[in-house]
Order: sequence, then C-alpha cells, then structure tokens
Amino acid sequence: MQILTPHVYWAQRHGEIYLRVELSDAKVRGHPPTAPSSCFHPYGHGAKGENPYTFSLEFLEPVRPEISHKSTQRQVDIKIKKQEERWWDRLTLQEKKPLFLAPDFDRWLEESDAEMEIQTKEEEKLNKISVESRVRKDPYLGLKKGYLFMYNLVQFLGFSWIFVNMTVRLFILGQDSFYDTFHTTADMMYFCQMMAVLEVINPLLGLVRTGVFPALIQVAGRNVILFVIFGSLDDMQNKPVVFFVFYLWSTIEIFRYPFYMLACIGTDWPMLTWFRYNLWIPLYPLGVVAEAVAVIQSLPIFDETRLFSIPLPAGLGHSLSFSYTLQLYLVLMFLGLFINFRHLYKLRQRRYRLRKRKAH
Ligand SMILES: CCCCCCCCCCCCC[C@@H](O)CC(=O)SCCNC(=O)CCNC(=O)[C@H](O)C(C)(C)COP(=O)(O)OP(=O)(O)OC[C@H]1O[C@@H](n2cnc3c(N)ncnc32)[C@H](O)[C@@H]1OP(=O)(O)O
Repeated sequence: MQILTPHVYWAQRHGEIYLRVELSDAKVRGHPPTAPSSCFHPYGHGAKGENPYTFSLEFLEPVRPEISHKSTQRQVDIKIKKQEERWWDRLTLQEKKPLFLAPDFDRWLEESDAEMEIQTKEEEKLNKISVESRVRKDPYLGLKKGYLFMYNLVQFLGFSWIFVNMTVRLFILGQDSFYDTFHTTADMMYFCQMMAVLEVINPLLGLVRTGVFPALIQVAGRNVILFVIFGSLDDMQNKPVVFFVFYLWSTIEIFRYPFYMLACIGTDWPMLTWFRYNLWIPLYPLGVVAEAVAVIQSLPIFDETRLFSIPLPAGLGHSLSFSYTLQLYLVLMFLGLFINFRHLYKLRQRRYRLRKRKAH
C-alpha cells in the first residue's frame, strides 16, 4: 500500500481554521504535536482507492492543541482553533503554498466579510437576548398583543366599511354621493374615532412604542372636525367637504391598521409597509386642507347660530362667537400638520434605515 497525500481545501475566520480533506469514508488520526505544525493521517477512499493518506501543515502561527474533525461519506472536515484570534495572511509558514492545498471557496471569506459575519452574529445574539429578556420580563405580552390585534382589526373593519361604502356610492351616484356622505357613514365614523382615543392611551400605558403627542394631535384634530364641525352643525353635514375628509381619513387607515395587525404577529408585507410609510405624503396635506376648508365653511354658521359662543360681561358685547376659537384652531392645524408631517417623515427614515441595515 502506498502512502498518498489527499487534496486539502482551507478557509479561515478570525478564530478558526477550516480544513476540508477530500476523502470518502475516512478515519482520521491527527495530532498537532508541536504547534505551529500539525500532522494528519487520514485513512479512506481517495482518488486512488482505499489507502492511508498523510499530510502535514506548518501553520503560520500557533494553534490550540484541541482539534475537532468530522468524517462524512464524502469528506473530512477539520476545525482548528487559532491560539490568538487574528486574521492570517496565509495558512502556512512557508510562503509557497503546498501543491495539495487550495482555498475552500464554499467557506472562503475575505477579512472584511469575516468581520461582518462576526458583527452579524453578535447582533443576532444581542437581539435574541433582548427578545428573550423582554419575553421573560413581560408575562402579559400575549395578552397585550391580542388586545392590540383586536383593536386594529376592529378599526380596519370599520374604516374598510366606510371606504367601500363611499366608493360604491361614488360609482353609482357620482357627485350626488358627496352630499349625503355624513348620513350614510357618520355612525361608523363616530365609532371608529371614539375608539381611536385608545391610540393616545396605548402609548401612555406602554402598550406601543410611540409618542403620545403625535397621536394626541391626530385624534384630537380629527375629533374636533367630526364632533364639533360636522356633528354639531346640521348645515355642514350635507356639504361635499365631508366626503373628501372621510375619504382621505379612511384611505390611509385601510393600510395603517392591517400594517399594525401584521406587526402584532411579527409579520410584514412589503407592499403594505410601502403604503403605510408613503401614502401619508400626499394624503396628510390634502387631509389638512380638506379639514381647513370644513373649518372655514363652518365659521359663518357658528357666527349665525351663536352655537358654543362664550357669553361676555355686560359692556363688552353680547357674546364671543365660537368662530374666533376656530380661527385660532386653524393656525393650530397647520402647526399640527408640521409636527406630524415631521414625525411621520422620521418614522419613514427610521424604517428604511433599519431595512437597509438588515439587508446588508
Ligand atoms: C394638544 C391638543 C392638540 C389639538 C389639535 C391641534 C390641531 C391638530 C391638527 C391635526 C391635523 C390632523 C390632520 C389629519 O387628521 C389628516 C389626516 O389624517 S389625512 C389622512 C392621512 N393621514 C395619515 O397618514 C396619518 C395617519 N396616522 C398616523 O400615522 C398616526 O396616527 C400617527 C400618530 C401620526 C403616527 O403613528 P405612530 O407614531 O404610532 O407611528 P408608527 O405607526 O410607526 O408606530 C410606532 C410604533 O408603534 C407601533 N404601533 C403604533 N400603533 C399601534 C397599534 N395600534 N397596534 C400595534 N402597534 C402599534 C408600531 O408598530 C410601531 O412599532 P415599531 O417601532 O416596532 O415599528
């Protein structure tokens, strides 16, 4: 029997050396007698049939004595730990590479890629630890997620009903549908917007990771329009502006709530995420303009009806019309638009930055 040298393929990481010996059904006797050199005596099927094989490598730097190896039907995988965790310029002390040795391209990584691999592994480990500690710390997590899922589902169904109802009526009745939007959808809108108060309470209770103030601006802003402008003035209820306000609100919500529902179960649909983080760009300013038109249209009605007017002391006149409060509110609306537009822009940036980092 002749003693042969097998083909050996190698790759490295900062802490390890991987050797792959092309032998089938092999058994290995290996010993690293004097670091930095190692000598291996596999026995198995190689290119020339069943034979004892041998090869030795004088490593560039010292390695640890413990060597692990695993024989499979096709090859022998050997893992050797470096004494010091650092990147080697080459495997062997001698500069000229032995003839039987070649890079293992299945495992090969350049130094920067190996660093990235370590970084990714560390990030994954940290993420796992933080998820585990969150789960361990919060015994009510399932209950909270269940509540949020149900809340978002109910809102999604409510706004979908409004959206579909308005769309169907628009197709059937055309512009005539503008005039009775309120009478056909207001009850559902009242329900959804009253429920939406929970969106201010949820972050206060720590159920969602979001700012209270943007949610307060959103909910308070819409409820002023719905309950004060449309709800209390019969003359506003059959104006086309109701159609535009309700349609703009429900268009965003039929994407936002299912997006949250999927977030509750740890899923996301790229298309839905795209709509959630992009649709507000045209819709939010349009929504504020539509709401501003509603406020402006209501001013003369409040002046005329004196509804909600503030009684003044004798000598200062009869009463102060609510329209003055609404004029101040108009300024607040554009301030609110600015604050929330900035908030939504930051959320979008954060989302896409996070995505890009995950993709690398
Ligand atoms: C102080 C008194 C103020 C008085 C009022 C002053 C005037 C106000 C004028 C305001 C004008 C309003 C105009 C408006 O009504 C017009 C329109 O709406 S037009 C239609 C277009 N509109 C929109 O696009 C806005 C839609 N609304 C929103 O996006 C939100 O309401 C908003 C608060 C603006 C932003 O949402 P949020 O801060 O919650 O951001 P995220 O969605 O990214 O959520 C952050 C993280 O929390 C998780 N989250 C949030 N909510 C839920 C939930 N219900 N269920 C489950 N999870 C939830 C979310 O997943 C995020 O988690 P992570 O960070 O892990 O991704």
